[in-house]
Amino acid sequence: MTAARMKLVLASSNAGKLVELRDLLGDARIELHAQSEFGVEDAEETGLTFVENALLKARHAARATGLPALGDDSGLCVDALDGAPGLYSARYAGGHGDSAANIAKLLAALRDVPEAARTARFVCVLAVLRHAEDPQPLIAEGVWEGRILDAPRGRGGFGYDPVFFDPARAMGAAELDAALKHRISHRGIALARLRDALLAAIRRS
Ligand SMILES: O=P(O)(O)OP(=O)(O)OP(=O)(O)OC[C@H]1O[C@@H](n2cnc3c(O)ncnc32)[C@H](O)[C@@H]1O
Ligand SMILES: [Mg+2]
Repeated sequence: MTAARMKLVLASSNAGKLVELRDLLGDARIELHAQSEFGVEDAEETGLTFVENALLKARHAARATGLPALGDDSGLCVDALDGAPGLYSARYAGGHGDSAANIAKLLAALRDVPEAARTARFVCVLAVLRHAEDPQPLIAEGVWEGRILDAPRGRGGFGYDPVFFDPARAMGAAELDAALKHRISHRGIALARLRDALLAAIRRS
């Protein structure tokens, strides 16, 4: 008997997320497809929480494709900035998805903040909708605690990784081996929490 394979659409235009989530899923029963493969444009991120935006993204992609969809809404919350850039991490410097400008703005905002007060966390909410009207989405959150460096470090990862420091490993996020980042990151934790429910949903479908 061959196990059923499930097509899942990633409701994101972020190439870094696609690479990480494909790696993290690593399951022959799930084929993760970028929404761009189906010509799906970005959803409007009008929610006031990560959960709302993850659902908005997944619903938009599920509606456009007729397939189950996974939304990922994530961001970096910095204590000295009262949680900013937070929900608006991708748009922090105005344009969308310009990591260099976002990082420059963040470092400038924290210029006079000493190391001990540079605490921050990455947050990731993942939401799976089996179809656009699914009233019972699978939702999971992951958090990764760290601090903001005073200059970029390392070449791995994406987004804000070059300025995020993991005190538990005494390394920058962009210096970590990809497999290690996946194990400890906000996204890795969220996916681990979602995984069993996702596989159970496949078995039922
Ligand atoms: O909305 P989609 O299309 O999924 O792509 P996006 O890049 O706009 O994604 P978000 O709206 O969720 O914004 C997340 C922001 O947080 C950053 N981010 C999320 N996860 C990250 C990670 O693991 N490492 C570094 N930066 C991350 C990312 O670069 C964005 O600036
Ligand atoms: Mg976005």
